[in-house]
Amino acid sequence: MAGNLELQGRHGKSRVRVARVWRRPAAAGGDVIAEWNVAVSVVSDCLPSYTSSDNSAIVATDSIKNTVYVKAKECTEVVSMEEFAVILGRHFTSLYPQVSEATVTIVERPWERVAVDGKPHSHGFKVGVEKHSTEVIVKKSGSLLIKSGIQGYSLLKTTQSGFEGFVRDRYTLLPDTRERIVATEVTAWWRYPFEHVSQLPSKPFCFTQRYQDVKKVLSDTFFGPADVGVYSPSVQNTLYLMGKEVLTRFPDISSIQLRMPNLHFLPVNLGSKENPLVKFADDVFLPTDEPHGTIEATLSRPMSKL
Ligand SMILES: O=c1[nH]c(=O)c2[nH]c(=O)[nH]c2[nH]1
Repeated sequence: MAGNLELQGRHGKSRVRVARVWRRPAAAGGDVIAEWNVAVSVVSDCLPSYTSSDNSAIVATDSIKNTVYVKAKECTEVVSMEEFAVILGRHFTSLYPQVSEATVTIVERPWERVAVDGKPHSHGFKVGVEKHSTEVIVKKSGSLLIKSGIQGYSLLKTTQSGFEGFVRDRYTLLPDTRERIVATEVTAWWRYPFEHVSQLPSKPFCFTQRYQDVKKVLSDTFFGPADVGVYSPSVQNTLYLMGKEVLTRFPDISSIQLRMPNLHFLPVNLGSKENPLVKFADDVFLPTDEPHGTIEATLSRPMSKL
């Protein structure tokens, strides 16, 4: 309490950019690089700094920033973003008595190893598109919440999509169709069931591998088999099947939130009856994301048994 007012504050540092290289001989797969954009925010008992000029309990945001680099240096073995976020969260909540909770958010710049003449390069990378992120909340008690996600995952099918049987009233112009392009930019966040630092898997479970697995399941479900695909009756149904498949395949994921905007490809018809300049035959489209449909859902297991 500050006087008769409730005060809840938090502070930290955002956009802390760090790149960590782990050196390995070419025979062992070559160098590994991670480039991370880190945000740390702590809940800290430093009330007097808000209500008076007493800063004695503040862990300076500059020190928080420095700590990111110190911890990156100390990670002599390759770590995943999720593990690094836990390391940071545990650090702040255990070193400082006044810090009760830390939230660490990391977005990765997707550097991907290049191949030259079909051979993975030992130290060459190019930047990919979709981004892996994580948000970790650590409390002083060791209680934990770990989420990972993907952003900017753009997927499109030229066919095997339709939309029909929806509400038809005086506001409806959209015709039923069983033939359209469906395109989206998936944002997904999934939650791991580890609720205490003591439950964290020691080694072989690898968050980075799980990210790749989830990404593959999302796109395989979206597209269907390579030759024939799979029919999508709506973005809603495809979203549901994608989330369900992730939860079915990975017992160590307890819930998944999916956001899949419907990025429209509008049929192009130009001209008039007398002068049909361009008549649409499932071939020429006007792509637009303004406006776009917004479709999102969260799927979870009632209770995860792990
Ligand atoms: O897959 C779709 N879901 C909708 O809810 C919707 N609404 C719309 O106009 N087109 C579509 N497509």
